[in-house]
Amino acid sequence: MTSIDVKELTKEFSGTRAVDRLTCSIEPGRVTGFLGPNGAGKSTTMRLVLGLDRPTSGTATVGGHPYATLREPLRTVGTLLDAQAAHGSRTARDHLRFLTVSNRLPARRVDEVLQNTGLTAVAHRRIRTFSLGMRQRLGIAAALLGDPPVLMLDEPTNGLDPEGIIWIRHLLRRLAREGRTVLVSSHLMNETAAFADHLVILGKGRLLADIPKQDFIEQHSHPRVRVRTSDPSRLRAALLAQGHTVTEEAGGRWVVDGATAEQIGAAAARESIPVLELTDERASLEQAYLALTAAEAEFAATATAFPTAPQEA
Ligand SMILES: Nc1ncnc2c1ncn2[C@@H]1O[C@H](COP(=O)(O)OP(=O)(O)OP(=O)(O)O)[C@@H](O)[C@H]1O
Repeated sequence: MTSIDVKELTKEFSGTRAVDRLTCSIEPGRVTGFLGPNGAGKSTTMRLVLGLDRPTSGTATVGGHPYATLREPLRTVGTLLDAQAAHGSRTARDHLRFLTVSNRLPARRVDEVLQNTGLTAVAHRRIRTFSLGMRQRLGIAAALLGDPPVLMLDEPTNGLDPEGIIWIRHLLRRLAREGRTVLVSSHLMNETAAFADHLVILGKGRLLADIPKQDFIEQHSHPRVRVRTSDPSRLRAALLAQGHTVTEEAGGRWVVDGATAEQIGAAAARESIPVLELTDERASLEQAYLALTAAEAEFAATATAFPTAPQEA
């Protein structure tokens, strides 16, 4: 099995420490969401793993070897770093053919990956006519060409339409189920929560969390219950008497902080108070992520990029 191992990895660019003594392992068989606000060091870390930049100190290996020493890198690591990188005057098929020839991969892979990424019908079109979403798909097709055990994708949902986003979620999950190591960077928590099993979170180049997604949700989100009743004054009195903190919302709804639907349902039943609606809610994963990265965000403006509306984690 092929993991990505980063040890005490540091990269400085004239005064900026983009990656700061980062140590983590990206394991096979799961999708790891690589998260952090803009400028946190995600792309730099990926570039260091791929040997595109030299670390100031520390090491990065794939399956125990530095990327630069891999004999057939495309058969080991598939990457999507910059979807604009493909040559615009080539057709999609020619671009992929060129990659198979230069990397000594079987020619049949071209049609397989075109099929896999939904590009068969546009394979003869020049890349310059492609939308950003189609370029992303082509970048993913190229990453899959060598059928590699490791995939590293930088913001792969960039430019994809809702159908494309759902497609990529399924693809990532399938690749992980096949036992591959899948590392996907994003600065969008909602999106990452939809496909990741595990999270590695960076802030200012440093590791803030390396944790299963479910544990992160449980540790960082706060339970609360939304309840609606036809007898609000009695419900409020009953909940206050039991020490709950309640807040009234529009539409006759009440929010009870730090409680579960089971507790509130039981409390209402004991007092024979009719309940019309009862929902468990958790503060969103996104809010937990914001709290974690807020102090570390390089740009204050980043906060505006993360809407804080409640969502399903
Ligand atoms: N070639 C470079 N020269 C100088 N500084 C750089 C270079 N590449 C990255 N940096 C700096 O390193 C820091 C980390 O950047 P990086 O692109 O790795 O972050 P990121 O987490 O990928 O951000 P984003 O989500 O915006 O892509 C930033 O402060 C960035 O300005």
